[in-house]
Parts: sequence; structure tokens; C-alpha cells
Amino acid sequence: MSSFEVRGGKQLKGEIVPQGAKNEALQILSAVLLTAEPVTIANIPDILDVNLLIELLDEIGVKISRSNRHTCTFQADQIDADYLASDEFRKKGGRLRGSVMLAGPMLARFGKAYIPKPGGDKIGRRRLDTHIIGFEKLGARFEYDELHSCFKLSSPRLRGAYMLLDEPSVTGTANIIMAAVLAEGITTIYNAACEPYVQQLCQMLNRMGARIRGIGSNLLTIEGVSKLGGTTHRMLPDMIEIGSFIGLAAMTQSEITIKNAGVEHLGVIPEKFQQLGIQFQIKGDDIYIPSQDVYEIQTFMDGGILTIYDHPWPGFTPDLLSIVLVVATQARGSVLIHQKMFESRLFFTDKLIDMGAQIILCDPHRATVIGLGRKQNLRGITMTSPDIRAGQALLIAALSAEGKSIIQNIEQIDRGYQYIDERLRSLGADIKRVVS
Ligand SMILES: CC(=O)N[C@H]1[C@@H](OP(=O)(O)OP(=O)(O)OC[C@H]2O[C@@H](n3ccc(=O)[nH]c3=O)[C@H](O)[C@@H]2O)O[C@H](CO)[C@@H](O)[C@@H]1O
Ligand SMILES: C=C(OP(=O)(O)O)C(=O)O
Repeated sequence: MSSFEVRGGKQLKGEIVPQGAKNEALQILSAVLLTAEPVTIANIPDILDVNLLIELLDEIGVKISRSNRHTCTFQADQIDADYLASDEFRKKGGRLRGSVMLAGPMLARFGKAYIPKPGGDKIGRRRLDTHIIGFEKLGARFEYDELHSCFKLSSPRLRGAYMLLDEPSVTGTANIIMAAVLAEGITTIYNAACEPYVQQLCQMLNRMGARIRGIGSNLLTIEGVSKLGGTTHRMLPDMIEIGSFIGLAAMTQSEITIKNAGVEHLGVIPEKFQQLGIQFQIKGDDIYIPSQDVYEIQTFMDGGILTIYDHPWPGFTPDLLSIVLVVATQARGSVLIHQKMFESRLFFTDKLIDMGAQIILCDPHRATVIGLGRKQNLRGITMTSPDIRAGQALLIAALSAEGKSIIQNIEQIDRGYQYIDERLRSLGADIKRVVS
């Protein structure tokens, strides 16, 4: 298990370019299975989860030519659909959440699919009901193989249907869309997730010949077609990385410019950091964050304590709440962080408390942060990264803290943040990767 050794308390300075979006990449890469023609994808993040999905595509038989670390052409013209029933797929696919999205395209094109117990962050219950019920509505049969903890799906021909999702699951919506584009007739998905990731997927599918309407809304209408063709696609900048860098700049009193941030796709993310009192300027498509000694958390209009909570898009993404929480520890003022979707994502606050932060963990979903307002620094400690975003939040805490911190289990951070140590060093951070 590798670790980061961080000597904190240094101001950082410079420019940073966000990577391509991890959660978009997992959808887009799955979609290459929908056509036998070449699909070229640019701005692919070079991170563990994405590389693992590319490996899986390779093992399913997709031809992959990589012109550089971030651009690949995929051609799914000779697929081994039975690979998904193998132990190897179950083992590898079970290491990342994104592998569930191979099911929609496989079902649509080859009439069968297998979903192993998915991996990804252990941040609470993460059920797959929305995916499975959606496939069933399209006419697929499913059985659960208890021995291998695996869903088996089959359907000789999918047929369009109306469905009202029980929740706007992000990967669930993507999976159903990918199945419906090749189904016979019209599919209507109400209460669909509408994250930029899903919008990007729909736009790419339409360029491949799909007929999807309502993109960006929670009501999608998909007219099935018999075949899709090749295309090119470029991934958006990763909005979770962008939020993480805004938080990093504020916590470490650093002057940082986030280049090419895809500002029009960030939804309420910039406003949430502004509510913490962080100042920044949008310059073209860049975000300039000046060095700030103090930032003061706003109150609600009636003077009440601010609450920041997650909500399906266009609400605030749950993936940035850990970052918001850590940034609040050095703000002036108080905030209630309410993580509604996941029940195990706030437990990392005990590490921040050990570092000297003032936090009351009210219950698994809510934490009150009483900002230190820089009256005292956090102290460096040894800690373990429990999940991808808490790991990044702890890294930000360590970079702002006095003394040395060791962050263990950094594979969690590497799942989603590309060359993060190298990129932070180029901003002046004192961070070392210790491989063991
Ligand atoms: C690979 C990928 O893209 N992962 C993202 C995706 O995961 P994923 O697609 O797995 O997450 P889902 O959208 O299915 O739901 C996440 C959790 O929130 C709950 N839920 C969801 C919607 C809702 O209205 N109410 C509710 O409580 C679900 O029951 C589930 O426990 O979306 C999550 C929610 O944005 C993000 O944290 C993950 O980073
Ligand atoms: C929870 C996340 O990822 P995954 O769904 O892949 O576990 C995340 O990206 O914050």
C-alpha cells in the first residue's frame, strides 16, 4: 500500500489544468461497445478506474489504439460476449463502479449481459435496482446468481417502454439510455439523471446516429435505431477536480489559476464555494483564485447557519461535500454539511478532528463544522484514505497543516486524480509518494 508524505503549511502558486472527467469517461468508454465502427475519444484521464475499464474493454475484444496517454480509438467489431461470464471479469469488473455500465450496451447489441457486484467507493449502500428495473421494462429477464454475486440479464430483442425511475441514478440512467438507443420503438425515461456526464453521453450517442431528445432535462425520449456508427468525442474537464482545486487554494492561502475549467458546465459548484466566502474570478474559461488570508462562511438571509447538502443535478454533487467540509474547517463561521445520499461518507471527519479541526459529527449524514478562522493551524498526522473524495480532502488538510502528514491507502486517491502528487509539486507543494 503506497502513501503520500506531505509537509504542509506551504503556499502554492501557479496554473493547473483539470483532467478529463472520471465519471464521464466511465460512461463514454462503455458506449464504444454500441458500434462496430471506430470511436475516437480525447481527454481521457490517466487514472486507475479508467485504465481498468480500458483493460476490460481490451479483454472483451475491443481493438484499442492509443495515440497518446489521453486519446484512444476503440473498435468493437469482434466482441467476446461470453467474457463477461468469466471469473476474471467478475474479479476485475468488481473493482470499479463503472463496469456496471458495460451491461446496457452489451444487452442492446448482444442480447446478454452480466453485472458483477460492483466496486467503487464504500460510501454506503449503492443499490442497482434502478438499472435492473429499467432493463426489465425494456423486456430483459434477469436472475441473480448468488454463488457469484452477479446479475445475469438476457433479452433476444429489447423494446422501447415508458419508465419513471424510482431515483435519478446517474449510472442507472446512462445504462438504460445505452440499452434503449438500439431497442425497437420509443423509450421515455422520466426522473432521469441529467448530470453533464449524461448530457455528454447523449450528445455522443446522437452523433453516432441515436435519436435522443430532452438532453439536459429529466425527461428523455429515445427513438430506437437498428445500428450506430463511429464518432469522435472529447471529455469535459473534471468538475470534481475543479472543485477540489478551488478548495485547495483557499485552504492553503494560495494563488491558483485553474485553466480551461469548462465553466459553463459547472452548475452550482462555484456558488457553493462562494458561500464559504472564497473569492475567485472567472476569466474566459479559467478560474483565478487569489491568495486569501480569511474567508467567511455566509449565513442564510435570515441569519441562520448555512447548510450545504447534496442533491441530484442540477443540485450540488455529493462528490464535493468532503472537500467543502475540509475547506470549512479553516473558514470563519459555521456550516452544517448534510450528506443525504450516502451514509458512510462523513466518517473521515474523525481524522480532521485529530488534526485539530472543530467538527461535530451529528449522525452518519450530518456534520457541523465550526471554522477555526486560521486562529490555529491543523496539525499533521498519519491517516488512511477511506475513499476517493475523503482521500483528496485529507490531502488538502495535510497540505495546509503544520508539520508532516502521512496519508496511507492512496490507491483510493489515484482512482480519480491524475498524477496528483506531480501536479501539486509543480505548484510548489512538498509531497512525496512512498511506494511500499
Ligand atoms: C461512476 C459514477 O458516475 N459514480 C457517481 C454516480 O454513482 P452512482 O450512479 O452509483 O450513484 P446513484 O446516482 O445511483 O446514487 C447514489 C446514491 O444516492 C442515492 N440517491 C440517489 C438519487 C437520489 O435522488 N436520492 C438518493 O438517495 C442512491 O440510493 C444511492 O445510494 O453518482 C453518484 C451520485 O451523484 C456519485 O457520488 C458517484 O461518484
Ligand atoms: C464515488 C465516486 O466514484 P465511484 O462511483 O466510482 O465509486 C466518486 O467519483 O466520488
